[in-house]
Formats: sequence, structure tokens, C-alpha cells
Amino acid sequence: MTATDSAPLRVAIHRLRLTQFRNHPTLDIVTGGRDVALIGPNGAGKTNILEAVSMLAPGRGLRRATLPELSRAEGPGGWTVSADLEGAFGEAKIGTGTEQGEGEGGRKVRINGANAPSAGALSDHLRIVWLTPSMDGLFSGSAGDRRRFLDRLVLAVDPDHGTRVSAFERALRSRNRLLEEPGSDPRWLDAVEREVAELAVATAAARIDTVGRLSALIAETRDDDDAFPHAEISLGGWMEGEIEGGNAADVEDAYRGRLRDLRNRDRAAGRTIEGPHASDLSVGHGRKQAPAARCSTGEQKALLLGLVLAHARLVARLSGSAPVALLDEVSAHLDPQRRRALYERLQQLGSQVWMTGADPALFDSLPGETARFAISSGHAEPMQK
Ligand SMILES: Nc1ncnc2c1ncn2[C@@H]1O[C@H](COP(=O)(O)OP(=O)(O)OP(=O)(O)O)[C@@H](O)[C@H]1O
Repeated sequence: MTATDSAPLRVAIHRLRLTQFRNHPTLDIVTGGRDVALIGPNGAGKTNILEAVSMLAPGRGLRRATLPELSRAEGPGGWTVSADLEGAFGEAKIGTGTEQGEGEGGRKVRINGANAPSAGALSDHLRIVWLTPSMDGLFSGSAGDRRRFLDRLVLAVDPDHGTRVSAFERALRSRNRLLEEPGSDPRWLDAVEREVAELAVATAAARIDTVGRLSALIAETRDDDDAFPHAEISLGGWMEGEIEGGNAADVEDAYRGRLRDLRNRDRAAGRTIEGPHASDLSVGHGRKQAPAARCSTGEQKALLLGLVLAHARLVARLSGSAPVALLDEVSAHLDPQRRRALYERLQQLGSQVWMTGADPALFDSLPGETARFAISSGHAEPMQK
């Protein structure tokens, strides 16, 4: 850590309870605030537990599942996840879930026994970051996957971002529908385009803010001998360029003008072609001065880890508390030196780390005390080292 970082507070989950979540009818894990290793064969339900923890943050969780998908297929419908924490405000109890038959509606959130207005309130108590095998192809995959990855980074910093992006996507869908309707009233289109433009600029501005802060932190802490190479990141898109060079209200007006001018083209395409829903996060390998997509598989993995670590540090710096880090199957794909470097980095930050793996030996070289559990459907059996 640099001198500019005051030590972030460790916020740890001391006890996690699930009911009717994926393959777990019930589950009770007492961690004592230590790092956690979830060990078990394929299909035991390890990732499901990390996914349950990820629901203790705003947004859709680490698999982007719908709420009904989370409830146990053989169960009555509805699910809950709750946790006892020790952190920023001393002890806290937070929980979320859906009730039987209400899976399609919103999820409920409870904090210290009272209903909270939205999932955003969870961020006052806990921030969460994660790394999963599905993120491996991020740099060579679709721009949409990178946007969703970026939106997740923004959400961990700015809890309102999820609502903003959802509202923007809803407004875009309304515009696309209106364009399709023959003879739709242009005044309706004007009104919807005003909303689209406002939400588009707010979405792009929040992304630019996080990318700017993350780039600055990476530049400030960069070390060319690091096990995790530094990434060079930027956002590409018409609107992003305009916002960086000008003022948000002007960009909103300009975008509204473009939407009006391009109605016929968008009508023919059946969608709105331009806007932040078409932007891309570009990532380069700083030391090699090469686009990430052109790096080897191992280099891409190290780059992604470096990015996730830098983001965890940014979250800690901005919120004052270290995020809980969920690492799904990360150990199995790293050489022992990098594995150790990753844990040490997260420990320095103060993060409670939740890891999964099929082989207990993967966790033998971990510094610090780790609570190990043998996982099977509905059971978490404490294990000795
Ligand atoms: N809604 C659901 N209801 C019941 N079971 C489910 C539900 N969703 C997923 N499962 C089951 O959960 C199991 C997968 O759990 P999970 O992905 O957590 O496994 P894992 O222990 O991480 O395995 P791996 O090591 O292969 O990644 C599968 O057997 C799957 O069929």
C-alpha cells in the first residue's frame, strides 16, 4: 500500500445462512471472520455458495441469474441468504431473498431486522468483488461482456449504478418499440428520447469516472516486476469522447439531436445503434504495449487478476473498508507463486477471501488462518488442515 492509503477496515462475514438456495435446502457456515476455503467435488455446490454471498451486494450476482433461478428447483419457491458481519458499523445482520411465489418480483432486503428500501443499502455494510472462470475469455470475448464487467466494477464503487443502467436499458427498449409502431406520435418519441439521452449520459459519465479513478490508481501503484502486470484501460465510444472533452448537458442535447436524425436508420435496424450501450472497454497489457486480446492465455489471466486487485483496492480506498473477495476456482489455474502473491495482496488489503477448489492441497500454502469446509448439498462440514 502507498502512504496515501490509510488502512482499510476489514469487514468479514462471521456466519452465513442459506435457505432453499440452488442445491442447498439449508446451509449454515460459521467462519469466525477468517478467510474461507470451500472444498468439494464438481457439482457439490461451492460456486452456489459464492453466488449466495454475491447476492449480499446490489445487482444480479456473480452468475447474473434471475431471482427464480436461484431458488432450489425441488423446493417450494423463494430463497434467502443472510449474514452476520463485523465491520464498518460494528456488528450487523444483513439478508436478502424472495418469498414463495414472488420470485419474479424484486428481492427483499433486511438490515438489522428492518426492511431496507433497496439492495443499494447493502453497500453501506459490505462491498464485494469477485473473479470466476467465466471471466477468463473477457478480453477476447464480446464488447457486451466487457461492458457488463465494467458495470460491475462501477456498481461496487457507486451503488446507484445498477438502477441507472436498468432504467437506461428500459428507456432504450421503449424507444425501439415506439420506432416499430406504425404512425407512432413523434411527441412520444421526443419524450422517450429525452429520457434515453439523460440516462445515457449519466451511465457513460459513471463509467468514465470509475475507469479514470482505476487508471490513476494503476498508474500510481504500478510496479514492472509485479506478478500481475498493469493494465491500460480506456472507454471507447462517441459519447465517452464527447463527455471527456465537454459538458454533460451539451452532450445530452447533441445525443438527442442524433437520435432524432437517425430514427429512420434505427427503425430499419430494429434497434438504437449509437449510444453507451454500444461502447467498449479497451484493455491493454501495459508492459508489452499490446492489446490484451493478443496476449497469451496466462498473460490475460494475470492481467485480469491485476485489474481485479486494483479494483478491490479502489473500492477499499473509496469506501474505507476492504471488499470481501470471492475467488471461484482461481487457485487451480494459477502457478503456486502467483497463487501466493494473490492471497498476500488480498490479505494486505484486509479482504476476507472466500475460495473454492476440489483439492484441499491447493490451500495448504495460504498465509494466515483459513476456515476450511467440505461442501456437499446442504452441508458444510468443518475440516482440519
Ligand atoms: N436452482 C437449483 N436448484 C437445485 N439445484 C441446482 C440449482 N441450480 C443449480 N443446481 C445444482 O447445483 C450444482 C452445481 O453447483 P455449483 O456450480 O456450486 O458446483 P461446484 O461445487 O462449484 O462445482 P464445480 O467444481 O464443478 O464448479 C449442480 O449439480 C446443479 O444441478
